This record gives sequence, C-alpha cells and structure tokens, in this order.
Amino acid sequence: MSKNDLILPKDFPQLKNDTFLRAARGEETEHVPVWCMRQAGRYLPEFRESRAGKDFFETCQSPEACCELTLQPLRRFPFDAAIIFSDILVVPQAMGMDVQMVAGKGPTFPEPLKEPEDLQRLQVKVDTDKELGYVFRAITLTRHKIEGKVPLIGFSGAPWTLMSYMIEGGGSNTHSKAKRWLYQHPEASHMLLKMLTDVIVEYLLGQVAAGAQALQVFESHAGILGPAEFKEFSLPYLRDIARRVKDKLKEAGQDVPMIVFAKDAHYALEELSQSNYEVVGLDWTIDPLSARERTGGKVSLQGNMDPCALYAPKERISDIVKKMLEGFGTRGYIANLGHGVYPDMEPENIGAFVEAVHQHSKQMIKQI
Ligand SMILES: Cc1c2[nH]c(c1CCC(=O)O)Cc1[nH]c(c(CCC(=O)O)c1C)Cc1[nH]c(c(CCC(=O)O)c1C)Cc1[nH]c(c(CCC(=O)O)c1C)C2
Repeated sequence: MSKNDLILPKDFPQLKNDTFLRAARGEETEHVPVWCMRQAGRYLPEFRESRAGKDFFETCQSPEACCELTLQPLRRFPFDAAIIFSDILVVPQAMGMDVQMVAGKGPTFPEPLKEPEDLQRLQVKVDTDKELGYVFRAITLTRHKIEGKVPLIGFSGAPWTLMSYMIEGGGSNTHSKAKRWLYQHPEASHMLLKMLTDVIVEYLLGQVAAGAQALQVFESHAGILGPAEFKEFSLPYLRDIARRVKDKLKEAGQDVPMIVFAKDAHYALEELSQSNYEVVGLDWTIDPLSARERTGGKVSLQGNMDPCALYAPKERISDIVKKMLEGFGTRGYIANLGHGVYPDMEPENIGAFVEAVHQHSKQMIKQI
C-alpha cells in the first residue's frame, strides 16, 4: 500500500455514465461519447474568474481549485468524461526543474537543460507521492465531487514532449535545441527519455490509485519528429509506459483504458495502434475513414474535429460532426477535437458540438 492509499478514502460514488469507458474498450454504446481536450479552459468566463490573479502552478497545486476547474465544463455541457485540471509540466518540476507560467509567453524554464552534463541536476528517483501528491489529492477529491456523473481521466505528457520543453525552456516552433540533442547526443537523449519514462509510469499508477478511471498520454510534439526519429525516440517509450502501467495494474487486479495522443504523427498510425493502448487519439489532419482502415479495428479511435470548426455557425458544426461520425462509425469511437479548445471560442458552440455528437450518433445507432 502506498502512502497515497493511506491518506485518501476511496468510497467513490457509483459511476452513472460509463459510455466513454465502454467505447474505449470497443463495446456497444447508446450514443457516441464526447469530451474535449482543454474543456476546462479560458474560453469559459467562470474559468477566467476562478484563475484571475492566481499563479498557474499554484492553482495546479491546490486540489480544491483543480477540482472546481475540472467540474466547471460539466455544469454547462453533457460531456461523457472529465479530465483532471493540471499540466504536463508538473513532471519536470517534480524532477527538480523550475517552471513558471509567464503571462503572454506561456510556460518558461529559467534554466533549461543545455548540455548532457545538465542531466545531473535532475532528480533520478522521484518520490511521486511526495512531489506530485497534490495531483493525486486533486483526483481523489474530484472523484468524490463529480458524484459518478462521468469518468475522470488522468494524464501525463510523453517523454519526448517533456524532453523538448526541458531543453527548449518553453514553447518553440522548430524545437531545434531539443532536436540537436537527438542528433548530437543520442545516448544522453535516451538517458533522459528513460528517466522521464520511469517517473511517468509511477505518476500514472499514482493517478489510478488516487481514482483516475482512464489515462491519456500526450505526445504533443510528435509532429516535429520524422518517422525514423519518432520510431527511435518516441514510440519505444510510449509502448514501455503502457506495458509497464498495465502490467502493474493487472497485478493489483485493476484495468483502466489508456489513450495515446501523438499529435501530427499520422505516419505512425499503424505502429500506434499496436502499442498497448486501447485508444489512439487523432488530430484533424487524418481522414476518419483512412484512420479506421489503417488501424484495422485493433483499437478505438478518438478525435478529430478541427478545433477551428468551432468558429463555424452551429448548423455547419452539426454537418461536420455528422460527416465525422459517418467516417469513424459509431462503435469503438470517442468524439473529440483534434487538439484543445482555444481561449477565444464561443462556449455555445462547444455545446452545439456535444449536442450534435449525441443526436446524430443516437440516430445512427438506432438504424443499425
Ligand atoms: C488551461 C491551461 C492548461 N495549461 C495551460 C493552460 C493555459 C493557461 C491558463 O489558463 O492560465 C498552460 C500551458 N501548458 C502548456 C502550454 C503550451 C505551451 C507551448 O508549447 O507553447 C500552455 C499554454 C503545455 C501543455 N499542457 C498540456 C499539454 C498537452 C496537450 C496539448 O498538446 O495542448 C501541453 C503541450 C496539457 C494540459 N494543460 C492543461 C490541461 C487541463 C485539462 C483540460 O484539458 O481541460 C491539460 C490536459 C491546462
């Protein structure tokens, strides 16, 4: 039993809507489940109000604040899942790096990794209960407060995406500093990716112990790698994470569906569908029908409406959703955007997206 189990009571309310979990496992559902990446975000006035004047990472460290922000979108829209409010960059923080959220600039590392000897600055063996216990407490609190309405998704950044932030020191267009490591320091790169993988495995297991009912791994910077580099520096670690998390959970008699979202990695769709994840998340650059063909029914699929389609009038959103559903089919499918909601989007249009998924998919399933 981990320290986490000792502090946190686990008598969670019964789950009332398991549509998302069933779809993740490829089982029949009455409608296609839907949620949105970044559904808790600045497009909601109540989110902006809750966050006003507060430091981003301090917010992440407050279980009460994370719980409130996670629940906000559920009060407005009938989403079929919630994702815990946090950030992927809490992992580099747990490994000893300073990360600040700078207004107008985004996440910033004042002292990024520059050369391989900088790896010595990192905490190799991270006590996740101690360093990331605040995320676990946020998950447990939210599982109680969500009252079994929908399942709660936990998440982590994937090793390559986190590595690129740790070397770039923040967002980047070219990721050339991080990619320089791959070509100049392949051994040190693998060492860093391995260190990150070990922490991520523990972190995801801790999230399940705390109450997460599904896990998503974000490889947001997959697209900056070519197929060969993806195969060497991303895929093995993505696979290792799912294998190790699943083996450990199995030992404990537990099982949660895992989703891999490797943005812009269309070249690796076949490999991703054979990587121990139940669900492959897709960005909008992949055609639904061809995604189905290329993954050969081995996995459930999640995605992939262009987030910018939310700028369209509601009737047009409904048509786009209908086409998307026809492409993916209604079985083994979780509707989502191809990336996160942007801050300037109309909450009403998110509502129209959710409603269109439910309405069209109910009709399509009835006709089968
Ligand atoms: C709402 C938010 C988050 N992070 C950031 C913001 C905006 C800042 C604010 O509100 O003050 C900064 C924040 N955090 C990050 C960025 C991107 C920085 C960049 O590369 O330029 C920003 C602006 C880094 C980050 N953070 C995350 C990713 C992976 C997903 C993706 O590809 O977008 C990435 C890449 C994950 C993340 N981050 C967040 C969630 C919450 C839950 C939800 O989706 O509703 C999640 C899942 C929350």
